[in-house]
Amino acid sequence: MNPSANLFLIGPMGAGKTTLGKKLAEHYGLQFIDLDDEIERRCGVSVATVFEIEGEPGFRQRESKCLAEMCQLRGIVLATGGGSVLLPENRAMLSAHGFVLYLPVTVDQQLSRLARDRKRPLLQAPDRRERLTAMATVRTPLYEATADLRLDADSNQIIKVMETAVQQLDARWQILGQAA
Ligand SMILES: Nc1ncnc2c1ncn2[C@@H]1O[C@H](COP(=O)(O)OP(=O)(O)OP(=O)(O)O)[C@@H](O)[C@H]1O
Ligand SMILES: O=C(O)C1=C[C@@H](O)[C@@H](O)[C@H](O)C1
Ligand SMILES: [Mg+2]
Repeated sequence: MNPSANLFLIGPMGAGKTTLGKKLAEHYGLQFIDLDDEIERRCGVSVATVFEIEGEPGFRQRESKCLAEMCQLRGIVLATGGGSVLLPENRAMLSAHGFVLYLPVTVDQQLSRLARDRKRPLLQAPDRRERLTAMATVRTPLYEATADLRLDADSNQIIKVMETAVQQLDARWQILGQAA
């Protein structure tokens, strides 16, 4: 793999961006970075604490600044946050600096995968299904518009999703001239 290529994973909470991103980085010999972890490292507190203190607008500002810095790097697989596509400037950055892979997920899959999650602030709602559905209505068109490739691998087995991702990336990423 071309060591200067960047792969950006986008998609909703629980889509598997972090899980698959780590595996893809290892497979292609690239560096894995998780945007949420990077924000936490810089702030010295959790994403949830940033939301508590600064609200969602404060978090979005930090997220955008951190994303801009990550876009200056080369040879990375970046698992973005679920809301990273909300700001138009973020969508432009993603498109300009790497190949954007969208991992779709159904609300039912999210509910089951994140059933035990207590740390994602936007999931702390009385009705999680309603919250996730409302988020999907706003965000799905943004994921679709930003993606270079939508990963169609509707499996609950990560190993199968990984196989499909590599097949589809090997076909498409090279055509776009970013892979060796
Ligand atoms: N294809 C899959 N099938 C079954 N479980 C999965 C799959 N992908 C991820 N998971 C599980 O779902 C949970 C959430 O996955 P992960 O943290 O990778 O999602 P994410 O897209 O990074 O979410 P966030 O945007 O909140 O960071 C994890 O427990 C992970 O093991
Ligand atoms: O979907 C979202 O808006 C979020 C997803 C997480 O990755 C974090 O970035 C944060 O919890 C917000
Ligand atoms: Mg993640």
